[in-house]
Amino acid sequence: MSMVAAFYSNKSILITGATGFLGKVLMEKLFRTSPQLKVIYILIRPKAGQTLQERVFQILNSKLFEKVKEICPNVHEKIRPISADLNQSDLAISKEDMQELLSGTNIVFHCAATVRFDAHLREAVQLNVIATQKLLLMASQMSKLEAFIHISTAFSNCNLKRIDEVIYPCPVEPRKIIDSMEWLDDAIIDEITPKLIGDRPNTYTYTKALGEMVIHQESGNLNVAIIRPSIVGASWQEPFPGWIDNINGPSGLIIASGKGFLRSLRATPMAIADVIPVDTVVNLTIAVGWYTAVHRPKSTLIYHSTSGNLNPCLWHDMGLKVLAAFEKIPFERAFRRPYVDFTTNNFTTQYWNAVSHWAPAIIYDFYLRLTGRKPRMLKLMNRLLRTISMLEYFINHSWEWSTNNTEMLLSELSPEDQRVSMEVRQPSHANHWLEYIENYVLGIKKYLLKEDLAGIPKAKEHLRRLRNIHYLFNTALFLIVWRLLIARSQTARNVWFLIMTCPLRQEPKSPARR
Ligand SMILES: CCCCCCCCCCCCCCCCCCCCCCCCCC(=O)SCCNC(=O)CCNC(=O)[C@H](O)C(C)(C)COP(=O)(O)OP(=O)(O)OC[C@H]1O[C@@H](n2cnc3c(N)ncnc32)[C@H](O)[C@@H]1OP(=O)(O)O
Ligand SMILES: NC(=O)C1=CN([C@@H]2O[C@H](COP(=O)(O)OP(=O)(O)OC[C@H]3O[C@@H](n4cnc5c(N)ncnc54)[C@H](OP(=O)(O)O)[C@@H]3O)[C@@H](O)[C@H]2O)C=CC1
Repeated sequence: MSMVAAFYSNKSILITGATGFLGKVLMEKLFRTSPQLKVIYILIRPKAGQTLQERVFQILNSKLFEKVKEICPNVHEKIRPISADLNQSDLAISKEDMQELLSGTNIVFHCAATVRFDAHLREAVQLNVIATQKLLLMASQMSKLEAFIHISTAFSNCNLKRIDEVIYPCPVEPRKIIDSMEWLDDAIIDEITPKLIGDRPNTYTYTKALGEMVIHQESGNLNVAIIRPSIVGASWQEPFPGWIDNINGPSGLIIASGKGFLRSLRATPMAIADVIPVDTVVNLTIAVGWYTAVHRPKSTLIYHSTSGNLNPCLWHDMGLKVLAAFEKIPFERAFRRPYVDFTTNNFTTQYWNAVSHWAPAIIYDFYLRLTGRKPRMLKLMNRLLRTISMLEYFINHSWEWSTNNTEMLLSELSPEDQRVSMEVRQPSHANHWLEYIENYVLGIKKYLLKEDLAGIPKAKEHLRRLRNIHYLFNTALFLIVWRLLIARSQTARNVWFLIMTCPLRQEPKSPARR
């Protein structure tokens, strides 16, 4: 067992956000590599009519946990779900549970957050700032606590171009924002939100920055570290390549382009696509937990988990790789053939939206109406365009993140731990991006769209049919326009005559004529 894995044996760990994308992969890796850990407490709320137990059962029965169940057959006994709601001011944890958490917890991983870009400021502050503050307070009463690891985002300071592993001051103190949320009504909050977030694109990045500030100001004597991942994508290697289970970040747009809905995207082709595999982030998080508890750094260390600094992949290259992957792994029942153009200004964006998004949607809805069905494509297209407008900021800017602390940590690891951490950094090397993207697309097909791989030949056949329809449509359109032109314009008639007589002029060369 590696040094880091051994550290977690017999530990009691508290994870918030364990039902989320990152939290689940973190929990899986901890159980798989440190099966002797004592217990993982997870703060979890009942949701969508499911009890806590049902939610845990669903996680353990997912494909993600297959390996864990072999290595640690009693894994279900080692998960202790604690009913909690981070939206409530007291976190809604019962007295008994609180007592258990305070007396038993050794390490806290705080992953829970609202990651929605359109969250109302009050909601985002509640989850990303106030809940963090409450958890810190709770942590300060934990008698056996060794480390508190907070997951932030590399975009918390996306208003800067170069971002170091430091906490940047916020113009308005988090405490003032928290206080004002108590007495301001929603209408006033809506009004002041743009002023507060300033040159950040949304409430998410703003409140994640406030959350970091709260950690900085209120962690007292706690042993705290902050991890800032960039755009978290499907797994690179662990527990298997291509694991993904939500549509955040690039995944939703990959689906939309693979299904042929997304045909153009306002993006800066030469901007860096700073995607980082979820298992890379998790390996760093686990190593940071170990380092923070064992080495007890004097100040709060911040670790960037980014890929662009090692070997950047540009959005242009990432886009081409995604398209290449669709050739091998097409999605079923595509609306149109996958093809996406990057546009770079407002005019071309609006033009291609009209031609490639709205027009086909209107025509298809018309067809649905004609065949007695309910139109739905325009609605879907409008939602997609709204989503794109929220993500656009991140595909039109580049950032430079320093990674000194992350590099320092890697050098502190044993050779065995280093090998694990280095291996998962490989997609950052140019020739591995294609392999990563192919597995990502495959993962989306299998785990998100739940499509059967046996259906790939049929999907390819469907795309061939769409290509033929596309050629047929274009030819028909050309002939109609041309016919109309010929009827009205002498120049068009002359050009037509020239084209038609061209082969005749070459006739003397033909054997038949000689
Ligand atoms: C030159 C030629 C080259 C050739 C090129 C060829 C190119 C060819 C290939 C092209 C592909 C290449 C990839 C490029 C990717 C770039 C991505 C950059 C991402 C950057 C992320 C930055 C991460 C920052 C990191 C962090 O730190 S944070 C973690 C990330 N956080 C998020 O990513 C939350 C976002 N989301 C929301 O904020 C909410 O989703 C909300 C959007 C408000 C909607 O909200 P709403 O509409 O109310 O409701 P929903 O229920 O959410 O969704 C309602 C409906 O929208 C849909 N939908 C939700 N989402 C997404 C989504 N993503 N993408 C798509 N659809 C989505 C959902 O399918 C549902 O459709 P339906 O099922 O109803 O039909
Ligand atoms: N995904 C990404 O690209 C990136 C993510 N991050 C950060 O990583 C962390 C994890 O993100 P990710 O896993 O992608 O996000 P998810 O949206 O997948 O997960 C969010 C988690 O928070 C929990 N949560 C939300 N609201 C509450 C609440 N009121 N009470 C209790 N739990 C709640 C969710 O629980 P429930 O299932 O009940 O909703 C879920 O477990 C976040 O801090 C995010 O900021 C940073 C950079 C990029």
